[in-house]
Amino acid sequence: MALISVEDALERVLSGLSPLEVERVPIAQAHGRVLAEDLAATLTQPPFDASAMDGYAVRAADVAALPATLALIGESAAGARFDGIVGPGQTVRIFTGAPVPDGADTVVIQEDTEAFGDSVLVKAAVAGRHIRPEGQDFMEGDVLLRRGTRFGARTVMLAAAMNHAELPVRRKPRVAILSTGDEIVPPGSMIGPDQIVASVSYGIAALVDSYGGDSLDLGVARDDEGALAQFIARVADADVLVTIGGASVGERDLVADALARAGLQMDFAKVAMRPGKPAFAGRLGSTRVLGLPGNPVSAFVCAVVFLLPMLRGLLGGNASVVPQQATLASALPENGPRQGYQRATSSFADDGTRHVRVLSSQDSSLMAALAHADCLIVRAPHAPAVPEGTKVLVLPLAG
Ligand SMILES: Nc1nc2c(c(=O)[nH]1)N[C@H]1C(S)=C(S)[C@@H](COP(=O)(O)OP(=O)(O)OC[C@H]3O[C@@H](n4cnc5c(N)ncnc54)[C@H](O)[C@@H]3O)O[C@H]1N2
Ligand code: MOO
Repeated sequence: MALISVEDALERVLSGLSPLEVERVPIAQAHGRVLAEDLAATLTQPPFDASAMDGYAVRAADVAALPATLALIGESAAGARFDGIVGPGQTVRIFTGAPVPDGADTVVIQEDTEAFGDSVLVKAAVAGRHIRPEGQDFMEGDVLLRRGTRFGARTVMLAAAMNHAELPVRRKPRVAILSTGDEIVPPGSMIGPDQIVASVSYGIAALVDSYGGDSLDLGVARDDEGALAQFIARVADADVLVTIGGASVGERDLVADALARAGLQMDFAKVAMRPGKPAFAGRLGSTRVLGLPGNPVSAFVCAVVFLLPMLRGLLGGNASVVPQQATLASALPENGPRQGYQRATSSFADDGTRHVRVLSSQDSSLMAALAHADCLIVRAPHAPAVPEGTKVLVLPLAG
Protein backbone atom coordinates (compact mmCIF):
# COMPACT_ATOMS: atom_id res chain seq x y z
CA MET A 1 0.00 0.00 0.00
CA ALA A 2 1.37 3.45 -0.92
CA LEU A 3 2.36 5.49 2.11
CA ILE A 4 0.64 8.81 2.68
CA SER A 5 2.87 11.90 3.16
CA VAL A 6 3.14 13.47 6.61
CA GLU A 7 1.59 16.64 5.22
CA ASP A 8 -1.48 14.80 3.89
CA ALA A 9 -1.76 12.72 7.05
CA LEU A 10 -1.72 15.85 9.18
CA GLU A 11 -4.34 17.49 7.00
CA ARG A 12 -6.64 14.49 7.51
CA VAL A 13 -5.99 14.41 11.24
CA LEU A 14 -6.94 18.07 11.54
CA SER A 15 -9.84 18.16 9.09
CA GLY A 16 -13.14 18.97 10.80
CA LEU A 17 -11.45 19.38 14.16
CA SER A 18 -13.12 22.21 16.06
CA PRO A 19 -12.22 23.80 19.38
CA LEU A 20 -13.84 22.33 22.49
CA GLU A 21 -16.40 24.25 24.51
CA VAL A 22 -15.52 27.19 26.73
CA GLU A 23 -15.65 26.91 30.52
CA ARG A 24 -14.76 29.35 33.29
CA VAL A 25 -12.19 28.41 35.91
CA PRO A 26 -11.01 30.25 39.04
CA ILE A 27 -7.69 31.94 38.42
CA ALA A 28 -6.02 29.65 40.96
CA GLN A 29 -6.77 26.75 38.62
CA ALA A 30 -5.82 28.48 35.38
CA HIS A 31 -2.22 27.31 35.18
CA GLY A 32 -1.81 25.06 32.14
CA ARG A 33 -5.24 25.95 30.74
CA VAL A 34 -5.75 27.60 27.36
CA LEU A 35 -7.44 30.97 27.11
CA ALA A 36 -10.56 30.86 24.94
CA GLU A 37 -11.04 34.60 24.34
CA ASP A 38 -8.85 37.67 24.06
CA LEU A 39 -8.50 39.10 27.56
CA ALA A 40 -8.59 42.83 28.32
CA ALA A 41 -7.46 44.56 31.50
CA THR A 42 -10.40 45.69 33.64
CA LEU A 43 -8.29 48.34 35.35
CA THR A 44 -5.27 50.56 34.86
CA GLN A 45 -2.02 49.50 36.50
CA PRO A 46 -0.62 51.19 38.46
CA PRO A 47 -4.01 52.78 39.16
CA PHE A 48 -2.35 56.06 40.27
CA ASP A 49 1.09 57.69 40.13
CA ALA A 50 2.93 55.58 42.70
CA SER A 51 6.18 55.98 44.54
CA ALA A 52 8.89 53.46 43.57
CA MET A 53 10.85 54.08 46.78
CA ASP A 54 10.56 54.83 50.48
CA GLY A 55 11.32 58.53 50.99
CA TYR A 56 9.70 61.94 50.65
CA ALA A 57 7.33 63.34 48.03
CA VAL A 58 8.47 66.82 47.05
CA ARG A 59 8.02 69.52 44.41
CA ALA A 60 10.99 69.49 42.03
CA ALA A 61 11.17 73.29 42.16
CA ASP A 62 11.78 73.10 45.93
CA VAL A 63 14.82 70.87 45.54
CA ALA A 64 16.39 72.59 42.52
CA ALA A 65 18.91 74.18 44.92
CA LEU A 66 20.39 71.83 47.52
CA PRO A 67 20.47 71.29 50.38
CA ALA A 68 16.85 72.29 50.96
CA THR A 69 14.76 72.18 54.13
CA LEU A 70 11.08 71.29 53.75
CA ALA A 71 8.14 71.17 56.15
CA LEU A 72 6.75 67.67 56.77
CA ILE A 73 2.95 67.83 56.51
CA GLY A 74 1.84 64.19 56.44
CA GLU A 75 2.31 60.63 55.23
CA SER A 76 1.23 58.55 52.20
CA ALA A 77 1.34 54.79 52.63
CA ALA A 78 0.30 51.96 50.29
CA GLY A 79 -3.43 51.63 50.95
CA ALA A 80 -3.69 54.94 52.87
CA ARG A 81 -3.02 57.95 50.68
CA PHE A 82 -2.34 61.53 51.80
CA ASP A 83 -5.42 63.51 50.83
CA GLY A 84 -4.01 67.03 50.93
CA ILE A 85 -1.83 68.94 48.51
CA VAL A 86 1.92 69.37 48.81
CA GLY A 87 2.45 73.11 48.64
CA PRO A 88 5.66 75.10 48.09
CA GLY A 89 8.26 74.28 50.75
CA GLN A 90 6.33 71.23 51.92
CA THR A 91 6.93 67.48 51.79
CA VAL A 92 5.07 64.24 52.61
CA ARG A 93 6.61 61.07 53.95
CA ILE A 94 5.93 58.35 51.32
CA PHE A 95 6.40 54.61 51.08
CA THR A 96 6.97 52.29 48.14
CA GLY A 97 3.75 51.71 46.22
CA ALA A 98 1.91 54.62 47.87
CA PRO A 99 0.04 57.23 45.79
CA VAL A 100 2.09 60.35 45.09
CA PRO A 101 0.10 63.25 46.61
CA ASP A 102 -1.18 66.10 44.49
CA GLY A 103 1.34 68.89 44.14
CA ALA A 104 4.37 66.59 44.36
CA ASP A 105 6.22 65.50 41.23
CA THR A 106 9.38 63.91 42.62
CA VAL A 107 10.30 61.35 45.26
CA VAL A 108 13.56 61.74 47.17
CA ILE A 109 14.84 58.46 48.65
CA GLN A 110 15.17 58.57 52.40
CA GLU A 111 18.92 57.82 52.22
CA ASP A 112 19.34 61.32 50.69
CA THR A 113 17.52 63.08 53.55
CA GLU A 114 17.71 63.79 57.24
CA ALA A 115 14.54 64.29 59.27
CA PHE A 116 14.40 66.59 62.31
CA GLY A 117 10.92 66.52 63.86
CA ASP A 118 8.67 68.32 61.39
CA SER A 119 11.39 69.34 58.97
CA VAL A 120 13.27 67.33 56.40
CA LEU A 121 16.68 68.22 55.03
CA VAL A 122 17.03 67.11 51.39
CA LYS A 123 20.66 66.61 50.40
CA ALA A 124 20.30 65.15 46.90
CA ALA A 125 17.39 64.91 44.43
CA VAL A 126 16.64 64.44 40.75
CA ALA A 127 13.50 66.14 39.39
CA GLY A 128 10.78 63.62 38.46
CA ARG A 129 12.58 60.54 39.85
CA HIS A 130 11.13 57.48 41.58
CA ILE A 131 7.55 57.87 40.38
CA ARG A 132 5.77 55.13 38.48
CA PRO A 133 3.20 56.92 36.35
CA GLU A 134 -0.41 55.75 36.35
CA GLY A 135 -0.87 53.14 33.58
CA GLN A 136 2.85 52.50 33.13
CA ASP A 137 2.21 48.74 33.21
CA PHE A 138 -1.10 48.69 31.32
CA MET A 139 -4.32 50.64 30.76
CA GLU A 140 -7.91 49.56 31.35
CA GLY A 141 -9.14 47.96 28.11
CA ASP A 142 -5.69 46.90 26.88
CA VAL A 143 -5.86 43.39 25.40
CA LEU A 144 -2.81 41.81 26.97
CA LEU A 145 -3.50 38.09 26.55
CA ARG A 146 -4.67 36.52 23.30
CA ARG A 147 -6.95 33.53 22.84
CA GLY A 148 -4.89 30.39 22.50
CA THR A 149 -2.43 31.45 25.21
CA ARG A 150 -1.59 28.55 27.51
CA PHE A 151 -1.33 29.96 31.02
CA GLY A 152 2.05 29.74 32.68
CA ALA A 153 3.22 31.36 35.88
CA ARG A 154 3.79 34.81 34.39
CA THR A 155 0.57 34.98 32.40
CA VAL A 156 -1.48 33.80 35.42
CA MET A 157 0.12 36.62 37.41
CA LEU A 158 -0.74 39.10 34.68
CA ALA A 159 -4.37 37.91 34.41
CA ALA A 160 -4.77 38.30 38.17
CA ALA A 161 -3.30 41.82 37.99
CA MET A 162 -5.85 42.57 35.25
CA ASN A 163 -8.43 41.82 37.97
CA HIS A 164 -9.85 38.59 36.58
CA ALA A 165 -11.01 36.15 39.25
CA GLU A 166 -12.22 33.64 36.66
CA LEU A 167 -10.95 32.95 33.20
CA PRO A 168 -12.64 31.61 30.05
CA VAL A 169 -10.68 28.54 28.97
CA ARG A 170 -11.26 25.61 26.64
CA ARG A 171 -12.36 22.39 28.21
CA LYS A 172 -9.33 20.11 28.51
CA PRO A 173 -9.21 17.55 25.71
CA ARG A 174 -9.73 14.11 27.24
CA VAL A 175 -7.12 11.77 25.84
CA ALA A 176 -7.50 8.07 26.61
CA ILE A 177 -4.30 6.08 26.20
CA LEU A 178 -4.37 2.35 25.58
CA SER A 179 -1.21 0.24 25.61
CA THR A 180 -1.38 -3.10 23.88
CA GLY A 181 0.72 -6.22 23.87
CA ASP A 182 1.04 -9.50 25.76
CA GLU A 183 4.60 -8.59 26.80
CA ILE A 184 3.77 -5.22 28.38
CA VAL A 185 3.77 -4.93 32.20
CA PRO A 186 3.57 -1.82 34.43
CA PRO A 187 6.76 -0.20 35.75
CA GLY A 188 7.83 -1.67 39.08
CA SER A 189 6.54 -5.16 38.27
CA MET A 190 8.50 -8.34 38.88
CA ILE A 191 9.60 -8.61 35.27
CA GLY A 192 9.13 -12.11 33.89
CA PRO A 193 11.07 -13.56 31.00
CA ASP A 194 10.31 -11.79 27.70
CA GLN A 195 8.32 -9.06 29.39
CA ILE A 196 8.77 -5.36 28.56
CA VAL A 197 7.98 -2.45 30.86
CA ALA A 198 5.21 -0.12 29.68
CA SER A 199 6.94 3.20 29.12
CA VAL A 200 5.29 4.86 26.16
CA SER A 201 1.95 5.52 27.86
CA TYR A 202 3.69 7.50 30.60
CA GLY A 203 5.54 9.65 28.08
CA ILE A 204 2.41 10.30 26.03
CA ALA A 205 0.36 11.09 29.16
CA ALA A 206 3.01 13.59 30.29
CA LEU A 207 3.05 15.18 26.85
CA VAL A 208 -0.76 15.45 26.80
CA ASP A 209 -0.97 16.92 30.29
CA SER A 210 1.82 19.39 29.69
CA TYR A 211 0.05 20.64 26.55
CA GLY A 212 -3.18 21.32 28.39
CA GLY A 213 -4.95 18.00 27.91
CA ASP A 214 -6.34 15.55 30.42
CA SER A 215 -4.78 12.13 29.98
CA LEU A 216 -6.42 8.91 31.10
CA ASP A 217 -4.30 5.77 31.06
CA LEU A 218 -6.63 2.86 30.28
CA GLY A 219 -3.96 0.26 30.98
CA VAL A 220 -2.72 -2.59 28.84
CA ALA A 221 -4.87 -4.71 26.52
CA ARG A 222 -3.68 -8.19 25.64
CA ASP A 223 -3.12 -9.09 21.97
CA ASP A 224 -6.60 -10.48 21.57
CA GLU A 225 -9.52 -8.87 19.82
CA GLY A 226 -11.95 -9.54 22.67
CA ALA A 227 -9.70 -7.75 25.18
CA LEU A 228 -9.14 -4.87 22.78
CA ALA A 229 -12.89 -4.57 22.11
CA GLN A 230 -13.61 -4.31 25.84
CA PHE A 231 -11.17 -1.45 26.25
CA ILE A 232 -12.36 0.30 23.09
CA ALA A 233 -15.94 0.22 24.37
CA ARG A 234 -14.84 2.38 27.33
CA VAL A 235 -13.59 5.38 25.36
CA ALA A 236 -16.82 6.93 24.12
CA ASP A 237 -16.42 10.13 26.11
CA ALA A 238 -12.79 10.66 25.17
CA ASP A 239 -12.00 13.34 22.62
CA VAL A 240 -8.99 11.35 21.48
CA LEU A 241 -8.05 7.70 21.86
CA VAL A 242 -4.34 7.00 21.50
CA THR A 243 -3.39 3.38 21.05
CA ILE A 244 0.17 2.18 21.44
CA GLY A 245 1.60 -0.81 19.61
CA GLY A 246 0.09 -3.52 17.49
CA ALA A 247 0.06 -1.16 14.50
CA SER A 248 2.39 -3.05 12.20
CA VAL A 249 1.84 -6.04 9.92
CA GLY A 250 2.30 -9.08 12.19
CA GLU A 251 -0.52 -11.49 13.08
CA ARG A 252 -0.55 -10.00 16.56
CA ASP A 253 -0.98 -6.46 15.27
CA LEU A 254 -4.71 -6.42 15.89
CA VAL A 255 -5.42 -2.92 17.03
CA ALA A 256 -6.70 -1.43 13.76
CA ASP A 257 -8.85 -4.54 13.14
CA ALA A 258 -10.42 -4.32 16.58
CA LEU A 259 -11.11 -0.62 16.05
CA ALA A 260 -12.55 -1.32 12.60
CA ARG A 261 -14.98 -3.81 14.16
CA ALA A 262 -16.01 -1.11 16.63
CA GLY A 263 -16.79 1.19 13.70
CA LEU A 264 -13.55 3.11 13.09
CA GLN A 265 -13.58 5.26 9.98
CA MET A 266 -9.95 5.22 8.93
CA ASP A 267 -8.37 8.53 7.85
CA PHE A 268 -5.06 6.94 6.94
CA ALA A 269 -2.87 3.97 7.75
CA LYS A 270 0.90 4.06 7.27
CA VAL A 271 2.77 7.28 6.77
CA ALA A 272 5.93 8.05 4.82
CA MET A 273 7.88 9.00 7.91
CA ARG A 274 10.79 7.52 9.78
CA PRO A 275 10.30 6.64 12.51
CA GLY A 276 6.53 6.18 12.66
CA LYS A 277 5.58 4.37 9.47
CA PRO A 278 2.83 2.15 10.97
CA ALA A 279 0.90 5.12 12.46
CA PHE A 280 -2.79 5.34 11.63
CA ALA A 281 -5.65 7.68 12.42
CA GLY A 282 -9.42 7.67 12.19
CA ARG A 283 -12.70 8.48 13.91
CA LEU A 284 -14.81 6.38 16.20
CA GLY A 285 -18.06 8.28 16.67
CA SER A 286 -16.98 11.65 18.06
CA THR A 287 -13.66 10.27 19.28
CA ARG A 288 -10.55 10.85 17.20
CA VAL A 289 -8.26 7.86 17.16
CA LEU A 290 -4.50 7.99 16.73
CA GLY A 291 -2.71 4.67 16.44
CA LEU A 292 0.93 4.93 17.46
CA PRO A 293 3.55 2.31 16.66
CA GLY A 294 4.86 0.39 19.67
CA ASN A 295 8.50 1.34 19.25
CA PRO A 296 8.88 4.07 21.88
CA VAL A 297 10.68 6.62 19.73
CA SER A 298 8.30 6.05 16.82
CA ALA A 299 5.36 6.56 19.17
CA PHE A 300 6.78 9.73 20.68
CA VAL A 301 7.69 11.25 17.32
CA CYS A 302 4.19 10.51 15.98
CA ALA A 303 2.71 12.12 19.09
CA VAL A 304 4.79 15.25 18.49
CA VAL A 305 3.86 15.34 14.79
CA PHE A 306 0.14 14.43 15.02
CA LEU A 307 -1.14 14.49 18.59
CA LEU A 308 0.17 17.90 19.60
CA PRO A 309 -1.41 19.64 16.58
CA MET A 310 -4.69 17.83 17.41
CA LEU A 311 -4.51 19.10 20.98
CA ARG A 312 -3.76 22.61 19.79
CA GLY A 313 -6.73 22.45 17.42
CA LEU A 314 -9.06 21.21 20.18
CA LEU A 315 -7.79 23.97 22.45
CA GLY A 316 -8.56 26.66 19.88
CA GLY A 317 -4.97 27.52 19.05
CA ASN A 318 -3.07 27.48 15.81
CA ALA A 319 -2.64 23.79 15.08
CA SER A 320 0.26 24.03 12.67
CA VAL A 321 3.79 23.71 13.97
CA VAL A 322 6.41 25.78 12.24
CA PRO A 323 9.81 24.08 12.35
CA GLN A 324 12.74 26.30 13.29
CA GLN A 325 15.94 26.89 11.37
CA ALA A 326 19.20 25.46 12.66
CA THR A 327 22.74 24.88 11.37
CA LEU A 328 24.19 21.39 11.14
CA ALA A 329 27.13 20.76 13.46
CA SER A 330 27.72 17.41 11.73
CA ALA A 331 27.21 16.13 8.19
CA LEU A 332 24.10 14.12 7.29
CA PRO A 333 23.89 11.29 4.78
CA GLU A 334 21.25 11.13 2.05
CA ASN A 335 17.77 10.59 3.50
CA GLY A 336 15.66 7.60 2.50
CA PRO A 337 12.20 7.73 0.92
CA ARG A 338 10.38 8.63 4.16
CA GLN A 339 10.35 12.03 5.87
CA GLY A 340 12.98 11.79 8.61
CA TYR A 341 12.74 12.93 12.21
CA GLN A 342 16.26 12.49 13.51
CA ARG A 343 17.11 12.88 17.17
CA ALA A 344 19.72 15.58 17.73
CA THR A 345 21.25 17.77 20.41
CA SER A 346 21.66 21.55 20.16
CA SER A 347 24.19 24.13 21.17
CA PHE A 348 23.67 27.85 20.77
CA ALA A 349 26.12 30.37 19.31
CA ASP A 350 26.53 33.81 20.88
CA ASP A 351 24.11 35.26 18.30
CA GLY A 352 21.49 32.69 19.36
CA THR A 353 21.87 30.46 16.27
CA ARG A 354 21.00 26.85 17.02
CA HIS A 355 23.64 24.29 15.96
CA VAL A 356 22.45 20.71 15.86
CA ARG A 357 24.35 17.45 16.01
CA VAL A 358 22.54 14.30 15.03
CA LEU A 359 22.82 11.40 17.49
CA SER A 360 24.84 8.49 16.17
CA SER A 361 22.16 5.84 16.65
CA GLN A 362 18.70 6.52 15.31
CA ASP A 363 17.07 3.19 16.14
CA SER A 364 13.42 3.74 17.04
CA SER A 365 13.66 1.73 20.26
CA LEU A 366 16.25 3.97 21.98
CA MET A 367 14.59 5.85 24.84
CA ALA A 368 17.84 6.98 26.49
CA ALA A 369 18.90 8.70 23.26
CA LEU A 370 15.45 10.28 22.90
CA ALA A 371 15.63 11.65 26.43
CA HIS A 372 19.12 13.02 25.72
CA ALA A 373 18.02 14.72 22.48
CA ASP A 374 16.46 18.17 22.52
CA CYS A 375 15.18 18.41 18.96
CA LEU A 376 14.27 16.46 15.86
CA ILE A 377 15.94 17.32 12.57
CA VAL A 378 13.22 17.15 9.92
CA ARG A 379 14.46 15.76 6.61
CA ALA A 380 12.43 15.67 3.42
CA PRO A 381 12.06 12.35 1.60
CA HIS A 382 15.17 11.72 -0.54
CA ALA A 383 16.98 14.81 0.82
CA PRO A 384 20.58 14.67 -0.45
CA ALA A 385 23.64 14.22 1.76
CA VAL A 386 24.63 17.57 3.27
CA PRO A 387 27.83 18.83 4.94
CA GLU A 388 28.29 20.44 8.34
CA GLY A 389 27.16 24.08 8.22
CA THR A 390 24.05 23.39 6.12
CA LYS A 391 20.80 24.99 7.27
CA VAL A 392 18.15 22.46 8.32
CA LEU A 393 14.73 22.55 9.94
CA VAL A 394 14.17 21.25 13.46
CA LEU A 395 11.27 20.61 15.79
CA PRO A 396 12.37 21.46 19.34
CA LEU A 397 11.38 18.77 21.85
CA ALA A 398 9.78 20.04 25.03
CA GLY A 399 9.33 17.81 28.06
N1 LIG B 1 7.56 -6.94 8.54
C1 LIG B 1 7.48 -5.72 9.07
N2 LIG B 1 7.75 -5.56 10.35
C2 LIG B 1 7.70 -4.34 10.90
C3 LIG B 1 7.37 -3.24 10.08
C4 LIG B 1 7.05 -3.45 8.72
O1 LIG B 1 6.72 -2.51 7.98
N3 LIG B 1 7.10 -4.71 8.27
N4 LIG B 1 7.36 -1.99 10.65
C5 LIG B 1 8.27 -1.81 11.75
C6 LIG B 1 8.11 -0.53 12.33
S1 LIG B 1 8.59 0.80 11.37
C7 LIG B 1 7.69 -0.35 13.61
S2 LIG B 1 7.70 1.23 14.30
C8 LIG B 1 7.25 -1.44 14.44
C9 LIG B 1 5.97 -1.06 15.16
O2 LIG B 1 5.21 -2.13 15.39
P1 LIG B 1 3.89 -2.19 16.25
O3 LIG B 1 3.20 -0.88 16.27
O4 LIG B 1 3.12 -3.34 15.80
O5 LIG B 1 4.44 -2.35 17.72
P2 LIG B 1 4.62 -3.67 18.56
O6 LIG B 1 5.04 -4.78 17.67
O7 LIG B 1 3.42 -3.84 19.38
O8 LIG B 1 5.83 -3.23 19.45
C10 LIG B 1 7.08 -2.83 18.93
C11 LIG B 1 8.08 -2.70 20.07
O9 LIG B 1 7.66 -1.72 20.97
C12 LIG B 1 7.51 -2.26 22.29
N5 LIG B 1 6.33 -1.65 22.94
C13 LIG B 1 5.07 -1.77 22.55
N6 LIG B 1 4.25 -1.10 23.38
C14 LIG B 1 5.04 -0.54 24.30
C15 LIG B 1 4.80 0.28 25.44
N7 LIG B 1 3.55 0.67 25.77
N8 LIG B 1 5.85 0.68 26.18
C16 LIG B 1 7.11 0.29 25.85
N9 LIG B 1 7.40 -0.48 24.78
C17 LIG B 1 6.39 -0.90 24.03
C18 LIG B 1 7.28 -3.72 22.05
O10 LIG B 1 7.60 -4.49 23.16
C19 LIG B 1 8.20 -3.98 20.87
O11 LIG B 1 9.52 -4.11 21.32
O12 LIG B 1 7.08 -2.60 13.67
C20 LIG B 1 8.17 -2.90 12.81
N10 LIG B 1 7.96 -4.16 12.22
O1 MOO C 1 8.48 3.65 12.95
MO1 MOO C 1 9.38 2.38 12.70
O2 MOO C 1 9.13 3.65 13.19
O3 MOO C 1 10.39 3.22 11.36
O4 MOO C 1 10.72 1.86 13.77
